[in-house]
Amino acid sequence: MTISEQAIKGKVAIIGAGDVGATTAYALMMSGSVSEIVLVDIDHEKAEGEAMDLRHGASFVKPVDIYAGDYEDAHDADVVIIAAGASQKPGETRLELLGRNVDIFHDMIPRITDGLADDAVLLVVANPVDVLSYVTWKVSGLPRHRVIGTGTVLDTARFRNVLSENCNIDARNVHAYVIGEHGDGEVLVWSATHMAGVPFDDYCPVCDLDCDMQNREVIAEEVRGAAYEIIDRKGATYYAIGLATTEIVESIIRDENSILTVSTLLDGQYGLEDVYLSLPAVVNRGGIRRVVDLDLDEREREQFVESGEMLKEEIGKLDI
Ligand SMILES: NC(=O)C1=CN([C@@H]2O[C@H](COP(=O)(O)OP(=O)(O)OC[C@H]3O[C@@H](n4cnc5c(N)ncnc54)[C@H](O)[C@@H]3O)[C@@H](O)[C@H]2O)C=CC1
Ligand SMILES: CC(=O)C(=O)O
Repeated sequence: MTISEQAIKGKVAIIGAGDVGATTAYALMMSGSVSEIVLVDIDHEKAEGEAMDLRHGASFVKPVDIYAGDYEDAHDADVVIIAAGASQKPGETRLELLGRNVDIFHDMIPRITDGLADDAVLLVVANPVDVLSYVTWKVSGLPRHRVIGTGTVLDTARFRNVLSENCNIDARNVHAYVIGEHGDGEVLVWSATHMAGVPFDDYCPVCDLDCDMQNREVIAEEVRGAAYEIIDRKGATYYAIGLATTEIVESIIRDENSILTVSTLLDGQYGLEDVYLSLPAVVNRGGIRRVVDLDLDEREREQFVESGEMLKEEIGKLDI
């Protein structure tokens, strides 16, 4: 294979060039894993400004073409990231954004999908991400495996970070998942948490640290409340979600078959269907390859089902 044949090929369209969209573009540009990024925003000048700023870093990264465009420029993308819409004000929940963002999605999704490549994957980031992923799937008419939400990939990273700091273990050796709703009902799966293969319940009693965070609820609150704490201080979250989104995009474009806690349409898991929620899933060039079943304990299962039923109720109120 020649060097030019080996060159990275992969086009990503980012709809919404605000804090999350622009930061994701930056993370993707730094990753060197895509060859083309188009930024689309209702505020075209903002998209142009972000694209110019990013392009000026061209000499520091692997070749990548970055520009501001329109919905038509998203049609030949491999992945379309949807980060457009209202974001939370301090104290506001993700679900409180629903009314405003559903209207935006009704207008935006057909513009993205009319003429979209057959194998493109839609990746929803805007909140509330689980319900908006469902809306995207419904309005687009695309197969379920090609419509994904970033779900709890960010919360899983936060959980691993908090555990890593608490236990003084490299986050790469902390294996832990957050599943369910990306929101107040998210579920930390303690029963599947382990340190390099040692179940957390066995690791904790023999740990060499004098731990002042034995209470799992304290850790859970830190993870669950992370976005509120950041938004109170700086108005928005964008660095970690930019990296989480990049991780998912890479798994799609590079056909990695990575297992990520993305939001996906359930079809009977834990008795739930017709709702988007996060579970570990194998992600590759086709989108979702399969969902991996976790052996949840009774409390985790109850929490998961409860948040799924609550989201189904929210979906039921929508005119889609
Ligand atoms: N899933 C997750 O883990 C996370 C999700 N978010 C969500 O991402 C979304 C974006 O957040 P930010 O970037 O901070 O907001 P932002 O306000 O900085 O950017 C939103 C952008 O969307 C654009 N926009 C609005 N309507 C549009 C339309 N019809 N077509 C194209 N562009 C449109 C706006 O002009 C703006 O540039 C929010 O819903 C936020 O809650 C944020 C962080 C993490
Ligand atoms: C804003 C948001 O959803 C987060 O940072 O988790």
